[in-house]
Amino acid sequence: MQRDDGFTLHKTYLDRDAQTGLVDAVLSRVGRSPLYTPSMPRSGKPMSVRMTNFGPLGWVTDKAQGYRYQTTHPVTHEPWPDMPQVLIDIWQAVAGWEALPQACLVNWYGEGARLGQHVDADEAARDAPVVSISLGDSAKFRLGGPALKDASTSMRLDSGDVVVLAGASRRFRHGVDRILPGTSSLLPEDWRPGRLNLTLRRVN
Ligand SMILES: O=C(O)CCC(=O)C(=O)O
Ligand SMILES: [Fe+2]
Repeated sequence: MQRDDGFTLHKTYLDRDAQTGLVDAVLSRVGRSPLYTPSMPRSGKPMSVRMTNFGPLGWVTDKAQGYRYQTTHPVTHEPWPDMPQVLIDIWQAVAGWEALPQACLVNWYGEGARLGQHVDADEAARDAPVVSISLGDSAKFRLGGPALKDASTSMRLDSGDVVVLAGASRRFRHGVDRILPGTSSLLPEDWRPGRLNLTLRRVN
């Protein structure tokens, strides 16, 4: 589905084998660069989504310093693992943007986790598309417009789907209302129920 505002949903962009290969690449890196619990700026309220990153830069947040990109993991202080090549291949196939992604945010949604409506706005490269890959349990994704008052539409993101926020939609509000536990058998059993989302971004 491609909309004239630059939003594209590529249904089942990755077949089952490609998804399995990507999960292996992701989980081996998560072993070295563990998920941490981010907290909101100022309030310090913990987020329900757990996170890590791959690539030269990673998006992090905490009470003291708020939203930002940095080169190291906030807990281990190690550099982020390299970005799996398959993610760069996906970017080159769907982003329509010559410069390569610099950050892959890994979001882990366990049962009950959600991500409130927001605009991705921490990148100096504000026109470069955002590419987002879903693995594991399905999610209810909500896409609004640029303003709070704009109507929003809910859509289901399934394992293997790839979303591109380009053009005007790059600055649209969006979030994850909930995951649908038990809708996928892709992830290893100790990762179920759950959803992994990989968000590729150009930062500067
Ligand atoms: O998990 C998703 O599908 C969306 C993630 C997202 O919007 C973000 O990380 O900024
Ligand atoms: Fe986002």
